[in-house]
Amino acid sequence: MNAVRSRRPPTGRIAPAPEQATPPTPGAGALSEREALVTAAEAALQQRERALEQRELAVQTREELANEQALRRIHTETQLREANEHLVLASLRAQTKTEAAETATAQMSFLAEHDFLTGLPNRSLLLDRLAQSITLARRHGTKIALMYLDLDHFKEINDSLGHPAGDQLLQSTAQRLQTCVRNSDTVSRLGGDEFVLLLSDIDTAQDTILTAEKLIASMAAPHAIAGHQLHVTLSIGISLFPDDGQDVDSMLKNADTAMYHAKRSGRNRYQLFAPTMNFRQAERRSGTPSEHAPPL
Ligand SMILES: Nc1nc2c(ncn2[C@@H]2O[C@H](COP(=O)(O)OP(=O)(O)OP(=O)(O)O)[C@@H](O)[C@H]2O)c(=O)[nH]1
Repeated sequence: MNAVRSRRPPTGRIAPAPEQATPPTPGAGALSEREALVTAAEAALQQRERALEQRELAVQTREELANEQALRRIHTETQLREANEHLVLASLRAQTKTEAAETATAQMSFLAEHDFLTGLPNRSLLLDRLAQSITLARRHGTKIALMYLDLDHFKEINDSLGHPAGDQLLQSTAQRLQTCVRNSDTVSRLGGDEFVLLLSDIDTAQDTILTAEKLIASMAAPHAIAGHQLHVTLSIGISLFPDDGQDVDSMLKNADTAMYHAKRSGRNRYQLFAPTMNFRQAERRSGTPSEHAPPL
């Protein structure tokens, strides 16, 4: 007998059961279907979550954009407001500068035409007005008068009380002279103690005489200056247009000549110009008496 190797396990030992693939159970199809359903549900859930995330991202982006735009708008508004404030400030500064320049120009033109001590029109403005008055008087056939005034012995006031007291007396005199004429007339100061009055549109020489008397009378009351009661008088020379002069120079020269004669005749008086006085004027300039001069 052939020895046959038995495949049986040795006696007394139980052989383990060979491994086998698990046989399909009866509910396996349904399970995989459920798993598929779960997977699909999970996928849908994930998709929804992704969509949600995207929506949130979109909302967030929109909000950020809106915030950014709002910030940009605020920034732009702030810039506009600041620019506007700068403009307002700049225009205020420009306006202030323009006003200051206008004031300075007005002051300069006032100073150019007025006497700094009394504020009266100066020689330049007087000559201007005299030229205009002559033109008008020539056109309308009217008369004008020029009165040349000089304080008597004014130098003594300066010498005894000082220049500042003399200045105050000149200012006080200027005020009094202005009260004696109409607003349309001109009271000017040529310099020193010399004043010239321009009376426009007078009817007769008599009008001028009345004004001259008024001027002399206005100086009768003393001037209270530096603790003193100062008495000062005036000498006045008068020339008329068209009788005594036809232009600015001859009017002024003849009024000055008449004033010189008022001084020579004793001061504190007025003198109408007369053609014979020109001999005396020549004498005054040369310092020697004229042989042809008629008696004063
Ligand atoms: N206080 C003062 N004095 C001035 C000014 N300008 C000129 N004077 C002085 O005025 C004086 C003028 O004197 P005059 O007119 O020559 O002589 P007066 O003493 O008035 O004598 P008569 O004119 O001959 O009566 C001079 O002493 C000048 O120095 C001024 O602005 N202020």
